Amino acid sequence: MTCETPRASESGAFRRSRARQAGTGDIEEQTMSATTLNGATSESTEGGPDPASSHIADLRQRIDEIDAAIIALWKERAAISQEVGKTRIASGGTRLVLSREREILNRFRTELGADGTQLGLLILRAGRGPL
Ligand SMILES: C=C(O[C@@H]1C=C(C(=O)O)C=C[C@H]1O)C(=O)O
Repeated sequence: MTCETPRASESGAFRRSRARQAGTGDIEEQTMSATTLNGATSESTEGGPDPASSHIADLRQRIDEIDAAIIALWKERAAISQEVGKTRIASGGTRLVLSREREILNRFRTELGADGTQLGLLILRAGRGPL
């Protein structure tokens, strides 16, 4: 007998199912299924880690690496941006250059859409520090 592994998209600590009750219309109920902490199914019959669980663990490791890189780059960018601002002010310039900020926001919007604009605004704000 083959043991089918649920797709990652189907596994989760909570599975949603819809039930219809006479006279009350649709109600939504959540049922808890047997899952591990990472939301995949529990161990296979051989006792080793479930293939979905180990795939999710691998993917999460990469997510953690990416998050660490984003955080490091965020901090580095903010520090550089503040240094540019201080250098410009020291030479009689302005702290901000809105035309340059507009260029940056356009790039984020072109690549990522409306969320890109929001992300770009947050990134620019991080570099400003207290105004
Ligand atoms: C860093 C600069 O100074 C400010 C900060 C910017 C940024 O964080 O990207 C962009 C424009 C300026 O408002 C710059 O002029 O390049």
